[in-house]
Amino acid sequence: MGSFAGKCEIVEEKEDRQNSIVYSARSTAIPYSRSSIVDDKDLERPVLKLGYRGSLEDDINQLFESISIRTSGMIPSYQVGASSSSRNNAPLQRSALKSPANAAGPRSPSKRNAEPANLKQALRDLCVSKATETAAASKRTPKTSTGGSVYGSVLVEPGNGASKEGKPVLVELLDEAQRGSSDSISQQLRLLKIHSSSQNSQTSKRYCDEMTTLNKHKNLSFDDQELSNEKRSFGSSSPGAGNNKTVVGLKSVRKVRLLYANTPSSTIVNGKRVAKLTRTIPRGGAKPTLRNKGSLKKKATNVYDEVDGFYDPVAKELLCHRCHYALKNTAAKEEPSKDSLVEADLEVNPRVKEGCLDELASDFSSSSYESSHEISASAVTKLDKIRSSLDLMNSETSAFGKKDIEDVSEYGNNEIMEEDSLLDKEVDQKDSVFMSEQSVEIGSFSEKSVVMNPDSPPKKLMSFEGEVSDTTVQIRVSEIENKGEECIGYNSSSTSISEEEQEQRNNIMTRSSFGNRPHMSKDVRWEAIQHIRAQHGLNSLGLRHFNLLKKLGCGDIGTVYLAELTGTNCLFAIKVMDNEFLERRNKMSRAQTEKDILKMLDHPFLPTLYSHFTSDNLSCLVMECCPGGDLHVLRQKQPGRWFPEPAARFYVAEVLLALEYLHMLGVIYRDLKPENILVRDDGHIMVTDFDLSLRCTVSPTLLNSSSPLHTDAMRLSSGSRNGSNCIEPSCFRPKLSRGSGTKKKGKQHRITMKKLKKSDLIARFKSLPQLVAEPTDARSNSFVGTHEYLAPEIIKGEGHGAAVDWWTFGIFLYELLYGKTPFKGATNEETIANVVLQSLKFPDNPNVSFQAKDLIRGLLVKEPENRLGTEKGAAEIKRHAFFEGLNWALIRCAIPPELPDFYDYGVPNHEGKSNYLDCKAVGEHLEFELF
Ligand SMILES: Nc1ncnc2c1ncn2[C@@H]1O[C@H](COP(=O)(O)OP(=O)(O)OP(=O)(O)O)[C@@H](O)[C@H]1O
Repeated sequence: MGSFAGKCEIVEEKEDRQNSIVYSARSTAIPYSRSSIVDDKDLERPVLKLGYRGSLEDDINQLFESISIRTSGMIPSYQVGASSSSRNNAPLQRSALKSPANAAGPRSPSKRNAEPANLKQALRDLCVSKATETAAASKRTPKTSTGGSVYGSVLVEPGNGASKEGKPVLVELLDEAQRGSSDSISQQLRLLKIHSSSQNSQTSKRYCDEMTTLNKHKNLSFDDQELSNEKRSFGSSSPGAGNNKTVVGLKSVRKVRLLYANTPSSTIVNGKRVAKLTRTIPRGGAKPTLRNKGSLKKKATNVYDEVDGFYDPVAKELLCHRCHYALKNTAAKEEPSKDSLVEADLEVNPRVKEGCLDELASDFSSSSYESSHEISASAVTKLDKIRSSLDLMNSETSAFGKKDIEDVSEYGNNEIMEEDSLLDKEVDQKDSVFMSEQSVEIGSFSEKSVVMNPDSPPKKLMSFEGEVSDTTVQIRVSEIENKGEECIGYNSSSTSISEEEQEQRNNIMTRSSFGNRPHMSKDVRWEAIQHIRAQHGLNSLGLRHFNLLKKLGCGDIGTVYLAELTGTNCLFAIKVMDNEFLERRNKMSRAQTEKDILKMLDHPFLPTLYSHFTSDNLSCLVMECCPGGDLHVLRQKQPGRWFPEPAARFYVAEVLLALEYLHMLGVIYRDLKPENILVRDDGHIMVTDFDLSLRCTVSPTLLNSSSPLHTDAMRLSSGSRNGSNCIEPSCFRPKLSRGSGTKKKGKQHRITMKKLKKSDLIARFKSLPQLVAEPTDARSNSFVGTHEYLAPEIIKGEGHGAAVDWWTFGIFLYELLYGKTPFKGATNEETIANVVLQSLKFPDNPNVSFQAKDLIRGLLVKEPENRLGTEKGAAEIKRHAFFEGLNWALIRCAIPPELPDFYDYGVPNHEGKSNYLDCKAVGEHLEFELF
């Protein structure tokens, strides 16, 4: 990561190995520097065993399929599922009783068995709460003045029993944001009607003409609003800026001439390497703004209900329509022994034990149960959480297809495929649409929404596995180029693509669109890029489609620009790397590592890679942009140059979640420092810079305790299965008594416990099995990191593993709290010596809590085997008293300590003056300075 003054990286490069450590420009720029050290051994020979196999999902599946059980007495989820197959025949028991075996039933669309899917989801939910994903997604979606936008337009050829077979129907996919635009809605309804009654290719032509007119009209106001909407400015103290100067001044002339359109990539002009870019889209001209359509009313019914009904008509009757928690009529049916059921449930869902029960334990400790012998309402809520989690997990595992349907329901279906599929598979897919109920209104986007043909009978969406049946119609859409210029959008070609391609697209659709990044489905940046691809071809996206607004920073392997996708108001950070330069400096593998890791990531505190392309020997990574600078800069702005403890806790907590996620993916980060923690516009953080990371295998393990309290704890939690965490007052919550399990009117939110000791409870919850997905076996001998952050084992060359990240995490927390790192010496050598030899000391000022110091002490243990986090990873650290009371699942919805200043996106101002990066037009080319 590029750094601000004083923040430097040291890189031991392959080409310079004979000279021992070679310091990068940043390290030499400053007398005393904090630098990343890289011995490229890892980068040179891939350490990856598990490997990146095309998708995050594959990796996660791999992780879970390789789970080992360390202790006896623990029944793996799949065994539970198998052993409880007898229960599978009880369809009414939609709850914890549903075993994974049920999931692998005939309805499962996946060829994979359902058990890994269950575990995978458990892992995913471990760090990312499903409930908060939606909230975060909407938070992260840029608020444009346009409101909604087009997700895709498709020309549909209904088949498979459709009454109007052969009639093409053009369908425009819209989002909901423009609900208020009644004119637009009616206009589009009219348009759609026209198309559905048309029978020839003139339909799409006519439609497109009309839509173009409509959009032209709409774009007028859109642009006006856009201007007023974009008045924020990037922090003047952008770390990139300072860093750039340093790097440029000291690195061996890294001014790169970027050339587009068959010109050589690097040209030296006046000793500077500059980029030359041929633009196909005129800058400053009329913006081919994304079409924005009015959104339409959301349908009340949702897929979940249907599925629920499919499983259990009784449960459906009792379904809470707010939380979708299906309540069982327990009185009406015979239940197996509560204890055994709960045991099975908990075995299936270690997350419940791990997360919720811990919280419950702490709730107990703070409640007044000792006097009243009653569990507090908040504890009941936790129990409800467990219960809902169990239900969720079981419903997910019992019906893979159902999970997908829920995803679609939650995040919106009928949307254009997400970008990651393109990244992973190198296959560009324009759009995929699930056709569903005919009766729903157009544009009810988060439901089954697309009207295919008004004359055709209602369609019911039942599965996502790509089957075409009486009840499911799945539309494949191919690119416009295949069909001439009749339509500006997409047209259907379900019959024009090969079976193989279709299968591939099926896979992409089910895995990627709804599996990998469902929460990103409404990100206007995704659709903006899709739109460009639709207009210019699948693999057409290149630098020429972006207006470079500002250089954000310059690092060891590339330069990062703030860029606007031309014709939209979508901003990105584009990292531009000159392959020639990287090859010459043996840094290609670092760039590749970074790209590979970025492609895998899907986490709120990690960057999203929207696209990547190589053009004229330039590798470009299109990422989301963080306008708030980095934590190093932010810390410098604090009084005393240290963060108050609550702020530090917030930042380190988010970083911890990011590290946890990385470790679960088999990525050891190795370069944690404030400079690499960027601040998003919403004040939350984003961990960046993965070129020094180590990829490795990870073996998720389920740790169990054979505590005798285990059964009691499970009995306690059994009550949770019959309620929900719904806040809807009408949502039925039975009151559970420990002894009888009966419910009593008027006491729905309380669980009575008799003489239960606090210590017993805590012991019980601690005894619950725990999922550990820490790459404990990873080993590397590289000399990688930043001096002040180097772990002792790296310095000693003893070989290191994931524990180095927990060491750096300790240094990081120390620095945020004290404004300096604990082992810093006058020189880098001294610093390194201090790391190994000096004991940890805490300054008297500022005053830091005992809990914070205790956590730092645990993390900064010099022997990695005794270090906090080494054995169980982030789970261990998250339980530390320093984080007590922190709601991990909702932290990304929490209010951050501070918001970045308003920033200037660099769009043209009202006078028509451009704020674009200064580029020189030379004939057809644009030249700009790369380094
Ligand atoms: N997504 C982003 N949003 C805003 N600024 C960014 C973003 N990514 C990078 N930057 C800025 O660009 C600078 C260089 O980026 P980065 O550190 O990724 O480059 P690098 O070549 O990998 O550096 P390093 O030498 O540390 O590996 C950073 O200091 C940061 O200020």
